[in-house]
Amino acid sequence: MNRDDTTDEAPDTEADRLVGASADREDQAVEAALRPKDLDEFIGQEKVREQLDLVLRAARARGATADHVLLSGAPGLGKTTLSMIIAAEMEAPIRITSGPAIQHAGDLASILSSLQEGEVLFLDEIHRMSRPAEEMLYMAMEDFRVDVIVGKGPGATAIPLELPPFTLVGATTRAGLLPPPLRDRFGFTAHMEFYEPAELERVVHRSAGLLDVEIDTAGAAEIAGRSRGTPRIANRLLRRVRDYAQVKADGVIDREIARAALRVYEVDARGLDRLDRGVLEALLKLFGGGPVGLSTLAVAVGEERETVEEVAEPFLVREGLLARTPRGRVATPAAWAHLGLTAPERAPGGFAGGIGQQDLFGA
Ligand SMILES: Nc1ncnc2c1ncn2[C@@H]1O[C@H](COP(=O)(O)OP(=O)(O)OP(=O)(O)O)[C@@H](O)[C@H]1O
Repeated sequence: MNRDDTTDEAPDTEADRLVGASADREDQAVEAALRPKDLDEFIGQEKVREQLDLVLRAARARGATADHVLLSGAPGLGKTTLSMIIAAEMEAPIRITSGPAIQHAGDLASILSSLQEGEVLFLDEIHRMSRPAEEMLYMAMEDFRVDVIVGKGPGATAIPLELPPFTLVGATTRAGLLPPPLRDRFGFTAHMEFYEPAELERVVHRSAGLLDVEIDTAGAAEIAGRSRGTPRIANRLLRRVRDYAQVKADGVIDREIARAALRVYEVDARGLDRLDRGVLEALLKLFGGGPVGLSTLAVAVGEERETVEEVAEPFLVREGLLARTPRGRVATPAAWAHLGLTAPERAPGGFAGGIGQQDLFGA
């Protein structure tokens, strides 16, 4: 790979990437059609499904509103989908909002006061709510009541407002950032894990069926293996491979078509894209595998520090290809193997004696 290309064209943000986990505009447009509608259709996350099923069944049997639910996990793992399933299973309407949209306690008060009995309120990115709104939420969750402040200064008065019972479904990518009083008010907390390749294969098959795309088992496995444990990425790669299959072949996706398509889109056999590989290549070829400081590494790849640290590194660390150490970034033996290079024999910091580039795209 030509590093200059990486410098000029590599995406700057997670949202620009084909393998980014956040939803882009196209995802938002098509995801509604691909969302599982009930717990039976929801693939994987067996423990979460089993536990949630019990919580919801018990609430239904009691004729009560379900307990508040906190869903934590990385973007694209199905938190919004699960919140919709909770509403569907409870035969309740759902209102969707997010922490950043609620900056004032008044914003929250107006949403809460317009909820119907039993309604599900989905609050995405709940860790990004303002502090006054958060404090109002404590009382609403526990007592189904809020104090609406009328007036300003010494003349301000608090008017208590009763709320109908509702179910709050909070979603966060960072459960650790939630203040304990908020976390404690959820009756059920579920942590969503990255999906296994076999589960993503089922996601790909299911979505292909809904999109009316013909795909065989090997083609689905190929896409699943490059989807970074994330259904949203699996669905996005499926759409890109479908495009390729339509234009270059007869529309049917098999292993060869999936590989050829993902080679065009530069997503390799482990789900790394150009940015990821640029970082790894610089680390291995220029710095002998490290340790090297983040700033130096970023300059070498021609990216901002933040892009390397926040966009590329999390997946490389998760995959066991790169380690962050107090002395700097270090490549693991798996990184050398992945790029088909041989680690230098001498002490770290020397130049790598690289031999032959392996075919990362699995031709
Ligand atoms: N278990 C699953 N089975 C099948 N499809 C799934 C599953 N989980 C997620 N998906 C699909 O992945 C896409 C993304 O899911 P969803 O929007 O629920 O993720 P999210 O965790 O809420 O993401 P974000 O944190 O960005 O809001 C949806 O189109 C959905 O169809």
